[in-house]
Amino acid sequence: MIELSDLTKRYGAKTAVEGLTFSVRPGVVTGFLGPNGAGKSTTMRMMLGLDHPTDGEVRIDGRRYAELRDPLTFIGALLEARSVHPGRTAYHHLQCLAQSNGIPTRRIDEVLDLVGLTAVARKRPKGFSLGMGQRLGIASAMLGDPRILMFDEPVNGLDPEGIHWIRNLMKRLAAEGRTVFVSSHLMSEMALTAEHLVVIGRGRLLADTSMARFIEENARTSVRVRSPEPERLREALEGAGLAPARRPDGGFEVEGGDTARVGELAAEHRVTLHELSVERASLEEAFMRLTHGTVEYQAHDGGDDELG
Ligand SMILES: Nc1ncnc2c1ncn2[C@@H]1O[C@H](COP(=O)(O)OP(=O)(O)OP(=O)(O)O)[C@@H](O)[C@H]1O
Repeated sequence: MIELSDLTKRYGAKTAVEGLTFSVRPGVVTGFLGPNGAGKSTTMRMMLGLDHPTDGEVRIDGRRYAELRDPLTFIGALLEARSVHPGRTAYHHLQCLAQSNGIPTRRIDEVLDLVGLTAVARKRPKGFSLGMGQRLGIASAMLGDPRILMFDEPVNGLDPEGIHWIRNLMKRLAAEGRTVFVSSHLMSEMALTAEHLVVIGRGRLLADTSMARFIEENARTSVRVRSPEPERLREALEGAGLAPARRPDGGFEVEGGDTARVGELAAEHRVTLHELSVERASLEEAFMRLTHGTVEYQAHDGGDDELG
């Protein structure tokens, strides 16, 4: 468990993180979202003791990072900016980490096997592909077999196979009862990976809720319905106070309706249906709606009246 209380970070006049209070719980993958510059990296760095809070604190399984003996055995992290000594092989890199954290060397072979790098263990990472580099970063994070894992943009630049592998790894780690905290800008990927979400904007907490509830509360879900008798269907729906909108495929989209109500109305009016389904809003849509006012660097599409 990671607990943040009233966490604040100022850089001179700039407040990067302000009064953040939330907990990251074990057993589920928790996604960490926010527009560029929202304060995600700053927050993660403070969680790992790499930056000092101006105010407030972070507790890792009840303790401050500085109080952890052999921190890699409590919390492992894959950060965006990886640093691997250019002269060391993958094995040597892991060996140095293991030695400085009281981790037995047999664990090195285990994590190399886990991430699929056994064959290149004696090679220098500078020749590694992006995906191999990510795997080495994950091996480092897993070395101490920690109960808490943190991943900052883990799938950036990876091919579909690599993305799939990391997604399943994170889910498996959470299913083992570990705490898994992951940031990503890829909404579709996050929707497939995280069960819980923490969203920040301009350094402040905007949401701390389940993925399902976040989408439900921040985006509209509608019903998609199609019939060979569209006009009779339209009348039935409008007669009940619903506002069906025509879709290009000849069907209707009914905002604010639910499938049970639409199905029952069709049955009452003896209208045949060829399709009746829920059109779920996407995480991206929900995220955009929630964070719209907090985006720090916003491009304008030229269609609004800012010059007027
Ligand atoms: N060392 C620093 N000195 C001054 N300002 C900083 C420093 N580090 C971060 N900031 C500012 O703090 C804010 C939060 O930055 P941070 O990198 O944590 O955001 P982020 O959510 O990780 O962004 P992104 O999604 O773009 O990576 C930004 O406005 C940034 O410019």
